[in-house]
Amino acid sequence: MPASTTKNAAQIPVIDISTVNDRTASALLDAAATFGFVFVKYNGTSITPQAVDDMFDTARTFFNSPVDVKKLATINSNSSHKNRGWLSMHTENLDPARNKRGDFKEAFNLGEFVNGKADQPLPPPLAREESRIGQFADQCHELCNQILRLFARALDIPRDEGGETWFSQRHDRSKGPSGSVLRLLYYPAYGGDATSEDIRAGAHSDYGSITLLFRLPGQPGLEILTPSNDWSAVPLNPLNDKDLPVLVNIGDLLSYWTNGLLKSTVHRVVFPTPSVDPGNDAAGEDRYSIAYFCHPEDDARLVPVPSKRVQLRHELIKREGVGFGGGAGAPGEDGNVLTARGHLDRRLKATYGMKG
Ligand SMILES: O=C(O)CCC(=O)C(=O)O
Ligand SMILES: [Fe+2]
Repeated sequence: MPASTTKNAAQIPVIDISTVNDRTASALLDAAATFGFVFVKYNGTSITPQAVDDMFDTARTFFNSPVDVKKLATINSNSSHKNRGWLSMHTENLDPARNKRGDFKEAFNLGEFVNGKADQPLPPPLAREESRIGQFADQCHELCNQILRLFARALDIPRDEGGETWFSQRHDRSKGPSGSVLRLLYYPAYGGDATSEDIRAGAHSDYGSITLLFRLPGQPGLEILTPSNDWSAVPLNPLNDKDLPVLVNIGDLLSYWTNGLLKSTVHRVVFPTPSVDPGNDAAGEDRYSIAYFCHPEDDARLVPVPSKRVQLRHELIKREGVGFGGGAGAPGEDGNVLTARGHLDRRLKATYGMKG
């Protein structure tokens, strides 16, 4: 874990994907291979700033509801492994090796929608917005597939192996269930029984293919672990765009598929202090974010993609033991090819403290 803590802002590039060409594709791939994180301007995609604002309004209404309302849809992952519903404060512990108590946050996980209907119980504040939420999840999935096509293009996957559609074929939701989750997140202001040991989200890598992260102006706190093992703050709006670009990060599965060429970078959310963000003691304020964790169909096999660049990494992995993010372990270490579902179940077990 990090030897020191620095709060320099990470120099993560901002990429406009409205023009689809080789330059856009390779800029995206380079950012993902260097930082594991990249900002994407979503103008020209199916996601609108209004849709993002509406989702944040829905999230605020839900998290400000009485606990009895939220309890109507408590997460039931221990018995069903479904990873859906409301997680109360401290339920999830993203870094159990380091933190005794779970994360200082609440969340609501929405799994896949079937014909516009959630496949899980929704409490009234979310049920009222069911179709809008379903549409937003669809739009997020579409944006992920757009990004995945650009990665495949930059990796120069041969056409007879699937070419640009190598990843998106595996993220076709009509083919079967997947672990994709739209997650609303609420980090209450520092207070109550909080101690200096508490963290808003413990250090972790994400479990899926890619994650879209929507944040709000004036609500910092996300940090990434840099290759030099320091924590670096992720800015909210590096180019001061009218609308915040969406932050995209690589999850464990893309790291597996590319022999670690694309980085599943470890990140965390801290309470900001004036030293992180001078003049802004946002620790005294609530923070909201929305994440879309994009996963392939459950049966997708985590084998290296047919790309020369990825093949070249094979030797490097053998020599240097290139990591795959937050302790996921190498695929197939027990001699079997891991599937997307196998990996997800393994990670959820650790996160929720499930035994056996
Ligand atoms: O809220 C954030 O900024 C990040 C959340 C996150 O990393 C996660 O839920 O996996
Ligand atoms: Fe994350």
